[in-house]
Amino acid sequence: MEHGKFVVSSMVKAQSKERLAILEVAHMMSVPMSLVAVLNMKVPDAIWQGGNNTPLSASEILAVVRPNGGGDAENLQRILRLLTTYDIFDEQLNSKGERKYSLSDVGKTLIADADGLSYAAYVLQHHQEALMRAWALVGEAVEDPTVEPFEKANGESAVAYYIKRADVMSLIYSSLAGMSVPFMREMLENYDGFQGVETLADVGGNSGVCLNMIMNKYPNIRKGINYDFPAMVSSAPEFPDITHIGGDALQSVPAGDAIFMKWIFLAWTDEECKKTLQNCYKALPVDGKLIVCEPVLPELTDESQRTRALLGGDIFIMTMYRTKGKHRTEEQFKQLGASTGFFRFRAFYIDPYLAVLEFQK
Ligand SMILES: C[S@@+](CC[C@H](N)C(=O)[O-])C[C@H]1O[C@@H](n2cnc3c(N)ncnc32)[C@H](O)[C@@H]1O
Repeated sequence: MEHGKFVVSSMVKAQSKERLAILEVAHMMSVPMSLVAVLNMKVPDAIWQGGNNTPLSASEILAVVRPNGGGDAENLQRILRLLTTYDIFDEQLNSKGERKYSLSDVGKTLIADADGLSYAAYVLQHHQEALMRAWALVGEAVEDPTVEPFEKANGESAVAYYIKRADVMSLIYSSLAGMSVPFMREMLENYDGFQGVETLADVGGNSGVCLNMIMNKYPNIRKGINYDFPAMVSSAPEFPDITHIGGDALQSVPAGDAIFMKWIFLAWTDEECKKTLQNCYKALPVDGKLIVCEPVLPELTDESQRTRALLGGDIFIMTMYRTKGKHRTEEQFKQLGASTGFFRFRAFYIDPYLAVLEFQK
């Protein structure tokens, strides 16, 4: 009898843990939408105040972001409490029950650095209205992968939608640079594969900001070619020794001693990856090197933050850009390279999100 009771109560405990886990997932949408709300209200900047990061109550934050009054402090506090559980804010609770919030180390990624860059634009870009319409249609990528959920929701592809809107394009530039620049700093500290290169082409280089960083670190690169769709390079900023060239990597890529491609294969099908790899092979000299930076999925599906971040990004790609574009494993990249003549392949895990993959002829 006692034994039976024990079995029943441990089963109930196990089930309540599972019910709690499913409730956390069911309420997950509250997290990114609350983050978007605080970013739109400029709450992180109000707390940061040039580096002070002094803990503030919700009403003190409102006094900064709404200097003419207004806003519901209790509701703001509810949002701050939730985001504290996801380590965006640190909370101090005093003996009178008052709560104050400062930015955690994760929250600090939302504050603009000396170059005006942060992850805030990345978060905001991912939750624009047009993208939110597409999220309701994720399952469509399974039912009918011929048209992207974004296109089903908005009547045109994400890129066609973006390039018509100057405000969206500027958010995209900030979002890409905000994500790319910290990675590039880390990569350039730890990877020396650009030594000896004189002409470097960045295929899918967008604004050219990554190529400019590489060339600042490696003066041996005397000529840089930033290659992207004409609409992307037409408003790109000028950088010393960098020529912007508009084109389509699926048709051809510019020649160089080495080619750099960051964060672009994920939007292509396997066939398109092969086509571009063949174009790179043709554009590179004997022993030429293609240096790729991409999210690389682990083989095993575990519950780590890294795997979750990578698989979350994979579903984003499937929903917004290409149903058959995808995040790939190291082995999948290696096979794609071998199928196009790049028999030498090395992977460097310098950063937890983007790996550096070297394909050599
Ligand atoms: C996610 S962004 C990455 C930009 C940049 N490499 C970085 O890491 O910040 C992908 C870029 O690839 C470009 N792109 C996509 N397909 C392309 C193609 N077929 N030819 C040239 N550029 C392309 C896009 O316009 C975009 O600028």
